[in-house]
Amino acid sequence: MTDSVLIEGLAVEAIIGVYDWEREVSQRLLVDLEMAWDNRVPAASDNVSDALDYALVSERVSDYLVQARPRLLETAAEGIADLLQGEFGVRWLKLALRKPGAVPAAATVGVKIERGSR
Ligand SMILES: Nc1nc2c(c(=O)[nH]1)N=C([C@H](O)[C@@H](O)CO)CN2
Repeated sequence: MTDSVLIEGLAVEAIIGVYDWEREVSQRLLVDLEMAWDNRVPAASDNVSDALDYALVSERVSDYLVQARPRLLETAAEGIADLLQGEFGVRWLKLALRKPGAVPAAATVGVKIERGSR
């Protein structure tokens, strides 16, 4: 099964970072997600309750990032993967988490993970 649901460029303002000053201000994070899902089921029913609802997932991921206040991008990425697998039943996902303001000389920096199996 190779179907997916996508979320690209989800922008979240959250407290994240290892330095003292980063614990005081919100910084922009960008989330890209590819999540395995059998899209034939919602296609047949035309019912969003059979779909992996990208609006609900976007809201949950944003809330998580705001509340978790992690130091590392790696910690945040792992937390998002856990909640997608545990709460939404996503079997496989690929996630990129970017922090575009972190290194001024770089266009962006970030981490990428892949969890689960299709
Ligand atoms: N691999 C990582 N390296 C760094 C991270 C991170 O989350 N993962 N974080 C920082 C600082 O918080 C940085 O963003 C401040 O500019 C440094 N390296």
